[in-house]
Amino acid sequence: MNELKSNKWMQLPRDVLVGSDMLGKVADVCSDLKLGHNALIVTGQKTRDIAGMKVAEELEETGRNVQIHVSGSASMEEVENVMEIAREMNTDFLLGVGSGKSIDVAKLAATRHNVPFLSIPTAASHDGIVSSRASITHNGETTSIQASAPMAVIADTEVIAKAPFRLLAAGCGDIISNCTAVLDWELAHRLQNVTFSEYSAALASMTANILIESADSIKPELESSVRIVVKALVSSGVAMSIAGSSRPASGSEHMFSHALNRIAPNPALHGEQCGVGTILMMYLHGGDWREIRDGLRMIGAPTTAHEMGIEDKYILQALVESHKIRPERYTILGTGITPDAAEVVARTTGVIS
Ligand SMILES: NC(=O)C1=CN([C@@H]2O[C@H](COP(=O)(O)OP(=O)(O)OC[C@H]3O[C@@H](n4cnc5c(N)ncnc54)[C@H](OP(=O)(O)O)[C@@H]3O)[C@@H](O)[C@H]2O)C=CC1
Ligand SMILES: O=C(CO)COP(=O)(O)O
Ligand SMILES: [Zn+2]
Repeated sequence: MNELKSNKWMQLPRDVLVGSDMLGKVADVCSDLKLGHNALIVTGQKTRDIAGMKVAEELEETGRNVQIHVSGSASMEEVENVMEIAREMNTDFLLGVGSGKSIDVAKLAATRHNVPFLSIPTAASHDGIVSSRASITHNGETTSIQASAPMAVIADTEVIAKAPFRLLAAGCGDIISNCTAVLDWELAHRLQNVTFSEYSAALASMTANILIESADSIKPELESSVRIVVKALVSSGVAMSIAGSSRPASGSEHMFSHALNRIAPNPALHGEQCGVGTILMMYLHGGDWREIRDGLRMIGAPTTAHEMGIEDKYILQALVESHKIRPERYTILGTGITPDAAEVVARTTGVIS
């Protein structure tokens, strides 16, 4: 399916597998989806050994021709490299096995090469593992590009539970950010009559609220915790598919995170920054920002600049510049907040001290 069509069509994964030893089910999924002979795996340097090789072995056992490409970054050059390999081997489908970077590269290359794509995350660090968006860097700018949704998502909870807990906690931050994303979307609908989906917004909010209520169940190395987070990420991905945009899961808090990525010399993880952004933006919305902070704290996700390893001055600069990130997406930031106001929100919420 090409990009134009996927913008207008609601795309959802057909098979979603969440549980122990799911890497062993890859071949069954391929046969269920009637996928062809040639498979191209995009994986990362660490995740190649954690899951990439195992997936390749599973596919080779079915007699398939498999190639592995180890990708170092989510750049347009990498997408083009992967498309080149896909053309040369006449690949029938792609698999993104690993973290956000590998999944995004495989997702966009598959969309452009017009073949199916399977998402096999080794960490539950954000909802890109399920969604039809790909974040790709080109000429120093990272943009979120519409792509095809994965045909299947295979989340092996045993593998994900062994990933650094920081990644799972970041995934929780990305889910909790639906709280302010939906408030921003409602505001834009009221003020600018932007297209709004009640179903998508309700699903996104409910997903975030359930996660906040389950915050005390999210613990390191527990497959039960991984299941809760992966299911919530799937729900967020479905909400975005219903909306046909990232609106239900990306508002002012994501603009803050995108601004930090541009400004801070050493940004934190996407979900960590979005979680802290949610505290700040909930304050601006006049909502219960303490509930957001306490939920993140209970999970073990960062709630301050210090915990993210980011200097206070970058938080303030990002707050003042966030509204420029995506000017067409109206949020509580409106035409921007002043440096004084940024200082008040960041200090009052304890994000900076
Ligand atoms: N498509 C979308 O909608 C979205 C996309 N993104 C994008 O995703 C990327 C961020 O993804 P994120 O996953 O947070 O971070 P990264 O892709 O940067 O991955 C973080 C690190 O974790 C490692 N890792 C992954 N799984 C394991 C594991 N099981 N054990 C040990 N290490 C592991 C990775 O290894 P390795 O080196 O092998 O990859 C990598 O070094 C960014 O490029 C961002 O722009 C973010 C949000 C939404
Ligand atoms: O990260 C996302 C949703 O959680 C995707 O949103 P963006 O459209 O801001 O990249
Ligand atoms: Zn996100």
